[in-house]
Amino acid sequence: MPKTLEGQITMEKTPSYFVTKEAPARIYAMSRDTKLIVVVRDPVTRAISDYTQTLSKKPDIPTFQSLTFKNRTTGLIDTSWSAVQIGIYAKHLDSWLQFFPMRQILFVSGERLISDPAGELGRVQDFLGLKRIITDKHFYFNQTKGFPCLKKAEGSSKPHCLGKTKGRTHPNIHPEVVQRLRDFYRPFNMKFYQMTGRIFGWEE
Ligand SMILES: Nc1ncnc2c1ncn2[C@@H]1O[C@H](COP(=O)(O)OS(=O)(=O)O)[C@@H](OP(=O)(O)O)[C@H]1O
Repeated sequence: MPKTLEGQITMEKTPSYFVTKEAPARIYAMSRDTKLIVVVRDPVTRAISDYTQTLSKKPDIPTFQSLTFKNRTTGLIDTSWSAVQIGIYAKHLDSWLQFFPMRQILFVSGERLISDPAGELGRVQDFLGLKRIITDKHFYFNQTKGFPCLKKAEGSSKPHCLGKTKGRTHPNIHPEVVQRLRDFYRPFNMKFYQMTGRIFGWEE
């Protein structure tokens, strides 16, 4: 990481850090003051989104259902499948809390990032000790894309939406499979709400 000068913030984004066992110790060794920001969404939708992304690159992979279960008859979930494993947020957070206090970690709601991007970014700016520069007036909802977009891209007068790889249509998953996953995640989600002090509302 480059050295940060007075008045600067150095940022780096790597989604896999949150679920990488060695990452907390390594980051702590580099700089124990590091602030950590993690975007989390309903782990069931996250798993389907993860699968959709893989499917777009490898169309021949097995169905979502066959990857989810170790045993379809007993309904035993395959927790070694990364799409399932990553959504056990409470477990991953435990590893980070061995090194960093909760006050240095911010969890951003992926759902609110879509329904209220300015509100969620308000929390990010506060967490980073920044003035709330980014507000509602920077976003508009793009009906075609189905997501909020920036009114102006940086250095341009044109609006900017995220690319085609964000917001892919998810395949239909059998409601029973979804329900089984919901049941699987419920206790982990409850633990995660307790740990973070925020109810993300994934059970509704
Ligand atoms: N503004 C806006 N525009 C488009 N997409 C948005 C936006 N805000 C959040 N999202 C959600 O971002 C999801 C993809 O992000 P990822 O973190 O999975 O991307 S990646 O892993 O870094 O490729 C993507 O998930 P999918 O819908 O499953 O594709 C979106 O739901």
